[in-house]
This record gives sequence, C-alpha cells and structure tokens, in this order.
Amino acid sequence: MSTTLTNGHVLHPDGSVSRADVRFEQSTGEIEAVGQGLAADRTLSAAGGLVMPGLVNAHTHAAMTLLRGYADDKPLDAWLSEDIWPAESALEPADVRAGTELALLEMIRSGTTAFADMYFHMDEVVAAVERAGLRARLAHGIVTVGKDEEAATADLQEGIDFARRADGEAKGRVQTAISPHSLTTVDESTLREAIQAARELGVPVHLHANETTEEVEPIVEERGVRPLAYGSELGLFDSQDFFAHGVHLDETELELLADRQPSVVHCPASNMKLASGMAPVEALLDAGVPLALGTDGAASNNDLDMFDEMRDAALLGKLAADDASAVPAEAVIEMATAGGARALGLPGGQVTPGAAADLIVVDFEAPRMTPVHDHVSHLVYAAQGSDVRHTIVDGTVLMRDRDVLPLDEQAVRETAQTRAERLADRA
Ligand SMILES: N[C@@H](CCSC[C@H]1O[C@@H](n2cnc3c(=O)[nH]cnc32)[C@H](O)[C@@H]1O)C(=O)O
Ligand SMILES: [Zn+2]
Repeated sequence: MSTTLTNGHVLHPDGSVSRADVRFEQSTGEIEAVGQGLAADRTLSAAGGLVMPGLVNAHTHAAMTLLRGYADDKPLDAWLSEDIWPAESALEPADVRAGTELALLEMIRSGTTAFADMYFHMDEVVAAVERAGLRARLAHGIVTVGKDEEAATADLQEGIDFARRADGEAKGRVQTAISPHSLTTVDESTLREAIQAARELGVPVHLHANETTEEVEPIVEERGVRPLAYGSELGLFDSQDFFAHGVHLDETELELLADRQPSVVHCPASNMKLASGMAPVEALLDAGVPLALGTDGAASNNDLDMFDEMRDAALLGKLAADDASAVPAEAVIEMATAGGARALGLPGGQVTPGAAADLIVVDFEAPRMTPVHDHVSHLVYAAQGSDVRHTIVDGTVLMRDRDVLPLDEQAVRETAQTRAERLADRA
C-alpha cells in the first residue's frame, strides 16, 4: 500500500526546503517519489508541517528510563558507582522490557526512528523493537572492571553471542554491534577479543570514549599515550565503528579521527548534566570527522527528545568554540539525521526517492513556531518533540496524528511506573 504525505513542506538532502508531497510504499519500506500532486492508495496530511528524515539517537541506554530522576546532580564516576550500577545489578529482564518500551514510546512521540542501544538483557530490547517498529543497532554492554575472571569472560561471551544471534531480527530492522563499555572499564585482553569478534562478525564496535578527564588521565599515565591512540593500537576506530562523547580530545586525536573516520556521537545534555565537559564539535566538523547525536541514557539527560539534543548541541557548540557562528543549525540537523544513519550503518536519514521511508512530519503551527522565516532554524532552536505529528519507519506508520499505533500508551506507562518502584525498593 502506498501513502502520500500531502500539502506539506519537505526538507531535502541538501538542506533546502520546498513545498512538495512525499509518497512511500509499505511493502518495500521505501520512499517512491517527492514532488507535486502525487497520487496514492491513501493520504496523510502534512499541511502546516514539514516532512523530514526521522531522527537518529545514536547513543542511548533505552531501559535507563526506569532510572530517570533516580540519581541526579553527581559527576560520572560517583553517579555510576554509588547509584546506577547498584540499581542495575537488581535489574530483571522484565524491567529492561518495560523500560525499553517506555523509551520507544517516547522516541516515537518525539520523532526518533532509529537508535543505538548498549545495555543488558538485550533479547528484551529486540522484542520491544520488534513490537514498536523502530530500527536499531543493539549491543550487550561488556564490562570487566570489578568482576572476577569467570564473570568477565561470561560478559564478553554474552556480548559476542548476542551480536551473532540478534543480527537481522525484526525483519532486518535490528542489527547488532559489539560494545566494550569503555577503554577503562574493560581490560586490554578482553578489548582485543571483543574487537576481533566484531571484525569476524562484520559488525561495528560501539563504545564510550574520552568522556571525562578522570577517564583519560589513567590511560595517559599508565600507557604514555592518549586513549584514542591506545584504542587504535588495539584495532579500534574503523570507519564503521562509533563511540559516544569524545569530550576530551587533543590535536593528535582529532587527526586520528579525521584519518580513520569512525563516527563520534556527541551527547551534549549528558555531558552538561554530569559536568563531563564540552566536546570540540566545531573542531570535529572542521576536521571532517563524521558526527552523530545521542541523548545517552535517560538518567543523565533526563529525556530522549532529540529536538532538545539538537538545540543543546548548537548552543553548547557555540559556547565551546567561543563563536556564535560555530555549529550552525544545518550542521546539527545533518548530525541528527544522515550523520546518525551513517554512524549506525542503518538505512534512512534522507528524504529522497529510493531511500528508506523513515520519516516524520513536524507541525509548524504552534505559537512557539510562528512566524516561519526559516524551517531549519525552527527545527533546532524552537521545536520540541511534542511538535511531531506523524512518525513512519520502514514504510509503516507508527504514529498518526499523535496517536501511537503499535503500543498501548497507558499500559506501557503503568508497567514502567510499577517496575521502577519495585526496582528502587530492591536496590
Ligand atoms: N554488562 C555490563 C553492562 C554495561 S551496559 C552499559 C552501561 O553504561 C552505563 N552508562 C550510562 N551512561 C553512561 C555514561 O555517560 N558513561 C558511561 N557509562 C554510562 C549504564 O548505566 C550501563 O551500566 C555490566 O555487567 O555492568
Ligand atoms: Zn552512555
């Protein structure tokens, strides 16, 4: 069945906006045509709105929605070791299912069509993605610090087994990655084995790197090299790999990234909330490093709204560069759409015939969005997730006129609330 999004404006791959219809086909999951007066089996109104690529949340821990507001106002190391890791050790598979469904509901509502997740009990995440209809690059997060050898080996093995068994699930909408948590929370030999497994399976490596100075300094002290040089020696940072943060980078690391071309996933809200620092986004753009955008988990953000994230990226980027012209709106939209699809190695990110029909329609009718001088400006500086009217993934409508079709919204919220309360009691 074909559907035409009618009477709206369209954001084109070159960043220009014009009035046009967009026709997509459910059976192929592709955009068929972009133009005037397109006929189709059915129509969906985009009047007063803008058709654009769905947003890509390139780094999150979806089920951490259950820990939203559980522990705030602490730096990364204390937040993880005193609050988050103890709570996570009490997580049950059904908690991950409930937290992930809540996350997917929030994503569909706020226009995110694809995401990368690193967490545990990942089969629950696959099941949630299958049901909700999004696209995802999923991995079991591997940690060895604080574990005996047997537990560390088991965690590595689960990372590898999951990457093998889940790749291609949900009619190909789920693909996998290998996720050593970071260069300091995973020991060297486990890192080597994880990277080798990723190469054998042909999946990317997704990790955290250079997030805080507390994480950079021990590597420099122990090994005499910067973290990214250490990772590179181990075989990391191929062009299909991606890592979150990249807050603390020196000149040699910028060069390494420009040369090797992995994607860096900027997470501005998490970096501000945990006071991790300001990523040199303008310098990364100037160096031609592929960039994407992520919310990180909901416990360090505290929402999964990629419109918020775009605004934060632009504003923090200007502050970091001490230059109001740095990190302009067009660059941020590119990071949140095509850049995210590139980072995750998933289809989508462009409104053009033959591309995946991963589309959203954003309303421009709110007082906050009036008048419209420039659609691109509003997307970054004025819009919110609640301005999204329709969400489409792989040619299937997941939200029509703000009605989320694959999930029972009230049931998802109630289950998440109950599960979160019980988790907090156990932790
Ligand atoms: N199998 C691992 C789980 C790793 S999942 C990924 C982890 O990243 C954690 N996390 C969330 N946000 C951040 C961040 O900003 N930096 C580093 N870790 C984070 C998250 O809480 C989760 O524990 C284990 O046994 O501990
Ligand atoms: Zn993270």
